[in-house]
Amino acid sequence: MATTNPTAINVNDPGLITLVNKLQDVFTTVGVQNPIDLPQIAVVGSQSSGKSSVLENIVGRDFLPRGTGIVTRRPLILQLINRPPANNQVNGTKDVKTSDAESNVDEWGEFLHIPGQKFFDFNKIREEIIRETESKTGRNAGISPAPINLRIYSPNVLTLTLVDLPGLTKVPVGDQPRDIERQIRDMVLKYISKPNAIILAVTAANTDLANSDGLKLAREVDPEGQRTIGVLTKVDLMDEGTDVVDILAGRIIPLRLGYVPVVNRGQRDIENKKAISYALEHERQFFENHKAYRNKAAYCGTPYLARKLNLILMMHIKQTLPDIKARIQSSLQKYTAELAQLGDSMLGNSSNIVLNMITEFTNDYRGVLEGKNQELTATELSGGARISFVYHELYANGIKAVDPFDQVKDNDIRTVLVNSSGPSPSLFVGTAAFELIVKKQIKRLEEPSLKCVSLVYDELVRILSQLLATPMFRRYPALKEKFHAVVIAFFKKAMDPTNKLVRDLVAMEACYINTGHPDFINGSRAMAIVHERHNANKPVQVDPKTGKALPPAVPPRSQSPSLDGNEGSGFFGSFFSSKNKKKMAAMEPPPPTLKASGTLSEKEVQEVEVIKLLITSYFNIVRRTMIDMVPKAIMLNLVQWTKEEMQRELLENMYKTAELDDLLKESDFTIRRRKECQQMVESLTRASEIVNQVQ
Ligand SMILES: Nc1nc2c(ncn2[C@@H]2O[C@H](COP(=O)(O)OP(=O)(O)OP(=O)(O)O)[C@@H](O)[C@H]2O)c(=O)[nH]1
Repeated sequence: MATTNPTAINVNDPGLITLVNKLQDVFTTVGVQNPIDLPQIAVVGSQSSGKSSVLENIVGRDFLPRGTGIVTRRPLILQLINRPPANNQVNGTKDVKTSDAESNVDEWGEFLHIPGQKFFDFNKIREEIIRETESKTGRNAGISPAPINLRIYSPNVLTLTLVDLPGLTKVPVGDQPRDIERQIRDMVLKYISKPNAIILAVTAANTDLANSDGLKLAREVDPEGQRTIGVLTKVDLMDEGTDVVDILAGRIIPLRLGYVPVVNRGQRDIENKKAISYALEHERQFFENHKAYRNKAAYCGTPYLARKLNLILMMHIKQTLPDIKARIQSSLQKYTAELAQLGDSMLGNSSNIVLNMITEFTNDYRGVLEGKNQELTATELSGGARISFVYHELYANGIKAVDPFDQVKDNDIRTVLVNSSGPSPSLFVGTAAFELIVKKQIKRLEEPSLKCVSLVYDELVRILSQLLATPMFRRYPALKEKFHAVVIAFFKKAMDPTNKLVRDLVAMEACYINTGHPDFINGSRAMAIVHERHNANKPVQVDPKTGKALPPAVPPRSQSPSLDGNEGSGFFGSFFSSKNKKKMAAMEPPPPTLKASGTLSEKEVQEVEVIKLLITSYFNIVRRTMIDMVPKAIMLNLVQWTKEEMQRELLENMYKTAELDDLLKESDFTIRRRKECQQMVESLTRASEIVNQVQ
């Protein structure tokens, strides 16, 4: 038979459906989700419209649970597989005739949840369906979307895959959940909305077609009626003189695939245990003898429906086959690649693996820092580029944001000036005051500089985590942990000399103020600028960025102070203000803290401005130096150092033979995933062989 010959399945052969069933087989046994969505025929309709009866007639056997109320409570995926009688083929003996009630060696069912067990007794199949339904839904009328998979092998069926779904209901009965209607609807929709599902919409002919729940739901997902077949049951129960001829002709609700009228056994036939063979015969006679259907009897009844379904399914598969092939191929590629990435379970000796991983890690670390990493993305900066960002954006701006004058006010400068001149009033601007202030401000640069070191450290840790996120490290979690611990310890070790160097850089700047720096605006030049401004009666504005004097933009802030030492002016002016007159008279000792206050004299104003000009100019030089030098220090003692010494450090700390085997224990994930991938590759390879049989 063509269906059993593996080398030649033609698209015009019903073997195509066998092929789909084989594919389904391949994937269901794998136990992982099926990557290929195969076409199925889903049966929908209101409760008691006759869905189960239609299915049983198609199968030709009684095997579905019957009763009142909602009987189908879980989806039943029914695979019918046409299989020639074994004794006919093997022994050439005559077919053993059996009645419906008896078991037949050539007809049996198998449940996916009880693999390997053949059910020859169809009553037992019914019992198992009931038992399995109740195991998920309980005895009450609850429903469950978990499907039951049943396969029926028989010489008397056409190869088809059908899904029996719970009947659409409106009113909950007994202790059914209140939202039973929605639950069933959702479940049914799940099956019929797939674009490759064929919808068998069952409607009792003695009810109004326009009110058919099955058709209504089918129309929601297939508004054009492209993949819906109408089945009209209970044609025998129609009122005398009425028939379904208008429906069949597509004059009521047209469907591209048309309608098939059927006659199933009535309730009484079932109770009287009338055989299905009797029902099919009864159905045939009904259509052949009915005056409305007589001339189209060939297009009526269950056998015609089965053939039509088979044909539709076949056409459907034929259409979707190229897509199925492509999907199998791409899944196969995906899983093969993943399998390769997971590696063999038996790799070379452990010291080689660790050695290779150390070398690879070191190269990658270097690569990331140097921007040579292959997996560079265009979406974000990585490795070295991020460190560069830390230097040139974060650090540079952090340093620029340190403003000496947010802490040093004019009055403070004045105090220092007075102090540094000692007990005798100063004659000219004291460099001592300038140095004192500028040194203090330079020390403030230590904090952002050390912060820069720690930001770069964070970046290195980030790179480390990226490098440890590879499948190779996922495979060996102990090795990954060890790498992590060794590298972090290494980074931390490198932090001490780095921090020290950076601290020293700041200390160097604070230690010696090089007033001979070529970029420094020297004292006489500063004084000249200030004098010039003051002569023009304008205060000097200093550009905080360049330290250069700016043309004045605002009117003078302070009035020119008087020089005659009036009360309230001069350095001690405010202290000896009126409220302190008593103290003045008493000549009490000065208070514990004494600050400069009061209005500044012209000379003082100029002195303060000169000092500020000098501070700004010098501080800018130092800032530039730090922005230049601190990254170099960090590169030297942290980045470059770890880059160059990484391999040695790793070898020293990891390459200990005693530990190697423990480090190379594969993760459970790797072991499990490898198995899954192997199964998938196996199944997909089989699937690919199966679909490739189709010319
Ligand atoms: N006379 C007659 N009775 C039918 C026909 N089809 C179904 N019935 C009867 O209608 C009743 C319901 O049929 P089922 O096949 O159980 O209906 P169902 O849609 O599967 O029901 P649920 O699974 O509960 O939704 C049964 O008593 C059948 O005997 C038919 O074509 N003619």
